[in-house]
Amino acid sequence: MAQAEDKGEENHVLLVAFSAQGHINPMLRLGKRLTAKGVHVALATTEIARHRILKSSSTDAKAAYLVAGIKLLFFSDGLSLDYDRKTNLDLYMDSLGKHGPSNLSALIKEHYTSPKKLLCLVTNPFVPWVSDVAAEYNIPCAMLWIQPCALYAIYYRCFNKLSAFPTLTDPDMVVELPGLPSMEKEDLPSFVLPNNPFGSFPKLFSELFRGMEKFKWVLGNSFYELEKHVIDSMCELYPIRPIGPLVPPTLLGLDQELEDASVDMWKSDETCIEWLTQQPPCSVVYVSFGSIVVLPAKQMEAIATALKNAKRPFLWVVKPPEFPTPDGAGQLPLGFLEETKDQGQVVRWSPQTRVLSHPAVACFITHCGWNSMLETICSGIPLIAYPQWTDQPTNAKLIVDVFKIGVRIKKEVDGNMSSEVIEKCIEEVMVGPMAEQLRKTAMALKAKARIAVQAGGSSDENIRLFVEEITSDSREKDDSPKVGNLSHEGQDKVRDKDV
Ligand SMILES: O=c1ccn([C@@H]2O[C@H](COP(=O)(O)OP(=O)(O)O)[C@@H](O)[C@H]2O)c(=O)[nH]1
Ligand SMILES: O=C(O)c1ccc(O[C@@H]2O[C@H](CO)[C@@H](O)[C@H](O)[C@H]2O)cc1
Repeated sequence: MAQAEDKGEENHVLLVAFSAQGHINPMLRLGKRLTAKGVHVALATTEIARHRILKSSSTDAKAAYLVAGIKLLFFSDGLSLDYDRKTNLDLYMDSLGKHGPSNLSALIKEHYTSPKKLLCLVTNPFVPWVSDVAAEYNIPCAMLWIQPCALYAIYYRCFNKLSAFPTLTDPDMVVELPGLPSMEKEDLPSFVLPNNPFGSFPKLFSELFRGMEKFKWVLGNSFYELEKHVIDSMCELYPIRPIGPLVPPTLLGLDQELEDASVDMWKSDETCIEWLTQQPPCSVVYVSFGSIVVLPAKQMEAIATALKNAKRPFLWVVKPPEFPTPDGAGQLPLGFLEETKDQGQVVRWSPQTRVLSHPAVACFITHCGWNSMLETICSGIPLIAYPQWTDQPTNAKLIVDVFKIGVRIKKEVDGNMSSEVIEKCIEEVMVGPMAEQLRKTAMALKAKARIAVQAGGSSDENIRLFVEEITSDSREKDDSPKVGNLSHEGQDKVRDKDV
């Protein structure tokens, strides 16, 4: 019997996630770390996720309801399953915000005899209204921030008007924030720029960051040693406790944990692993733009030309657009597959974490989604950044100027990338004067990530603290936000273990 259904058990936590693979999986991995500390966990998300999980034939029906002991529960976002959510993102977010709260509330009533048995609800940033449902049942609420802590700090300061950000009259201003390098407009998250086309996100984030007192804890999918300056900069405002990286245990050297807690929304093509095994060590350029980005035809052509001219083995994930358009967006140039059949492989969806940790892979051309970045950091390889929207421009800035593990493809004046620049970036990270240092820095970060999640590491300690607090004081009605990142002495102890 699944834990959340065993209505007699105490110490339940309900995680609530937006229905994207890169949002659900870090939540599930947090869930697994909580279960390891004796808490019963279930995860609720919207019906579209169940539909996608079941459609991915790599997942059997059972796995759509139970993952590593975590029961999955589903509620409606108010839209039909075949609705094009990606093209109508604002309408989708509005519908979710309108229907989500009552549907989630009904789900809680149905699955928990006494909702007060829930110690805590944990939400993530695209479904911040979960805190209102928690308040309805008088249950404390936590947020798992699933992007870098840097983004948390930027949004907090932006939406609380604590710092100046670009406006229509001053679109090019440089932003200076504590704990972060100076940021130009191409380094900022697209949602804070005056030309951002998705109105629903500034609205959502503005409400979220101006009402942070609804969250008693803010946990971050990052680790202290990766983002210490910006994490420290938030201590006096609204602290974030890093508990990550929430990636598969195999990437963290946690060999005792055999089972990953994750779902697949697309079936991965395993043949690329066999192909990788035939390639020389540290030779392959891996290219992927994640689950949602669809590149215009011109940019697809630029990548194709660069890969051909680089004359290095490549593995390129070209995910067919869910709703194809006649302009060729997201599609390979004609003849490319034939021309490169002896040089590279193209797959529709890869087993990415196995790819990144494969010894044949040398570097990753990425859209800079945070899950992809954490997986790369934990694999110790350098990145080539080509960010598109949301957190990705800032993630690219972090890669180059803070973590120092990669280079960024500079856009041309028309906003596109040229094949020559991509090719130059590939050479830079493979053999250029910076290549060795980039690899060394990447390997050092990988080692730090592993230490953070091991018993007694900074992230493990933060999880321990969180569990201690939700289990001991949820009944004490102490509503103050929990300011303890791991205490500074604690952080120092962990820092002493730095590699
Ligand atoms: O071919 C692929 C491409 C991506 N992913 C996974 O999809 C997630 C993408 O999340 P991310 O935050 O990087 O980007 P998003 O897709 O949300 O933009 C990551 O965990 C990747 O490992 C995968 O398994 N196979
Ligand atoms: O399916 C959607 O509509 C969808 C999927 C993913 C989205 O955001 C991604 O989230 C990652 C974690 O926050 C982030 O790092 C990545 O850059 C985003 O693409 C949004 C909508």
